[in-house]
Amino acid sequence: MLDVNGLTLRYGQSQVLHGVDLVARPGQVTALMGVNGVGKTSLMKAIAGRHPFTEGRIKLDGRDLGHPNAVTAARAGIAYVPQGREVFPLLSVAENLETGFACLPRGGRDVPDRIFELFPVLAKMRHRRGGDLSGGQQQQLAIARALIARPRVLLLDEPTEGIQPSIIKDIGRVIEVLRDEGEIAIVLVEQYFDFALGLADRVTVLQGGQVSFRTEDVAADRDKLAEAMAL
Ligand SMILES: Nc1ncnc2c1ncn2[C@@H]1O[C@H](COP(=O)(O)OP(=O)(O)OP(=O)(O)O)[C@@H](O)[C@H]1O
Repeated sequence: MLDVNGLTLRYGQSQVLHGVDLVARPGQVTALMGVNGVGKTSLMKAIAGRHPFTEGRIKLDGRDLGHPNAVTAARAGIAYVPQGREVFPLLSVAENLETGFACLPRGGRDVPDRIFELFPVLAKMRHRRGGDLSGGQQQQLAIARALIARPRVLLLDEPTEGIQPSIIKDIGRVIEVLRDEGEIAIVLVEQYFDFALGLADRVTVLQGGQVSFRTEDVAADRDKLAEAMAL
């Protein structure tokens, strides 16, 4: 279980997170929602060790991760699929996937067949350059690459952004499969309300860098969520 407690984060003089709590359990999708600029990506970056936080704690299965950097967070089992995907445009699909090995011991460096079962399109495009893929295919590649390290927590930052509906459905199905396997805690940052609520077991809403609403009964609280999201 990922347990984030009282997280505070600044960019220089500007404080953007004010004591944020977030819990994500294996076998569940935790949606992190809120309008633009409320601090969702900043929270993901802090958990993934991509930006330092000033106060608070991040625990994984009861173990305090301290102040992780990108490598120690990845080694602890936290995988991050950033907004914008960060696919290497000049590397092939296979080479992009191989970059996911970086934090693994030498023995475990194979691309499991399972990755291509989840994302058949990547098998077909194995030798294409990352930069030649569509936005949706790049998103699938970024998620696949994150799964290579067999993470315990998968942080997905706006995976539907700028992607065509048929691929959004494919990505939703993969998230469901991963959730139903029960091994990974998925945190989904999402502004696409119906997509997020269709998948979420629990929702945390941020407003101005603070938690403004949270629920574990998404269906019953749909109206309250829409209100909290100012829809
Ligand atoms: N590198 C940075 N330096 C300074 N300020 C930043 C930086 N990154 C983000 N911010 C500011 O921090 C606040 C939170 O940004 P963040 O990207 O975390 O929000 P968000 O909820 O993910 O927004 P969006 O939905 O637009 O991605 C915003 O006011 C943003 O302008």
